[in-house]
Amino acid sequence: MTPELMEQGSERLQHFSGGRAAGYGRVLEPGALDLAHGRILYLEDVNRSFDGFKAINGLSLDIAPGELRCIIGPNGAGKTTMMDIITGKTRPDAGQVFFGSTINLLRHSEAEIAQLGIGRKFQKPTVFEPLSVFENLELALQGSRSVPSALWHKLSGAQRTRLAEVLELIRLQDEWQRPAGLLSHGQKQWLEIGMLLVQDPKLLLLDEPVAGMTDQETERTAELFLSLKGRHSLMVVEHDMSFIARIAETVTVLCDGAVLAQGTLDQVQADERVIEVYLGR
Ligand SMILES: Nc1ncnc2c1ncn2[C@@H]1O[C@H](COP(=O)(O)OP(=O)(O)OP(=O)(O)O)[C@@H](O)[C@H]1O
Repeated sequence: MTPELMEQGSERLQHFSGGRAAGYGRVLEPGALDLAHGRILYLEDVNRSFDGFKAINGLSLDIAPGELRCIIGPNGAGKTTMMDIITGKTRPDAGQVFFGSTINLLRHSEAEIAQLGIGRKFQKPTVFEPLSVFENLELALQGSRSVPSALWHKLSGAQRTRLAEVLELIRLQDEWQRPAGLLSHGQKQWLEIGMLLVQDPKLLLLDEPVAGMTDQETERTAELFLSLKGRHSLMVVEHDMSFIARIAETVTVLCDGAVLAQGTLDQVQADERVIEVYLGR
């Protein structure tokens, strides 16, 4: 990394973390995330082909700690493939993918990447429908796949506090005893986000989180995401432009597997190339 990039990163870190300056000389705990360069996620010149078709084609992108980044782009632009690469589900043919400045994600398995603090929410909610809201959160907290063992496990005071905090954040505190199967579509989506939040991920990847939601649920989701940024970094892929307008700071437009444009929503909406390929005339 060049001195200019380090300086730029330090400024971004201060911006997104409310004034905390980067310290180049400090000692990191083993396994801790190094954010001194102001980047929690860093992709450089990433490529991935499927049967000769370049789904990701020279993709470079970075996200600052605490940032809420919106990703838009036409169908087939490579948004899902990019998330698959970040989370270790798909391996790139070439390029670099770093979490902080020292963790090379390409050396880690999908399970390890989740453990490192990258949580992903797929479009379709996958909550355990017969279990209550609370039990779903409890399961996620234990990180257990075995329902009986997780439910018999006694929660610590700190764990109970975290569950209560998350229930309030996702606005399901009055529904905690309800079977998840009886929740509305929007509430199921929030529960699934809550199941990620109990593990306190550093980076959250959210794929079309408001698809199928009512206007009121969409607004509540915008409030939720705005309240999460700062403590977490978020990467949100969405086609709903009014939702993007509600939450956006920086918007990245992907097309043909690479970044076509990046800037404020106004900037990208005024970009002729973006209008051509995505927003329409
Ligand atoms: N496993 C795969 N095998 C073959 N082609 C694939 C595979 N995964 C993705 N592709 C192709 O790569 C391109 C990018 O797909 P991707 O799903 O990443 O786009 P996207 O931007 O997420 O689109 P959408 O907005 O429709 O979800 C598409 O042309 C898709 O058909």
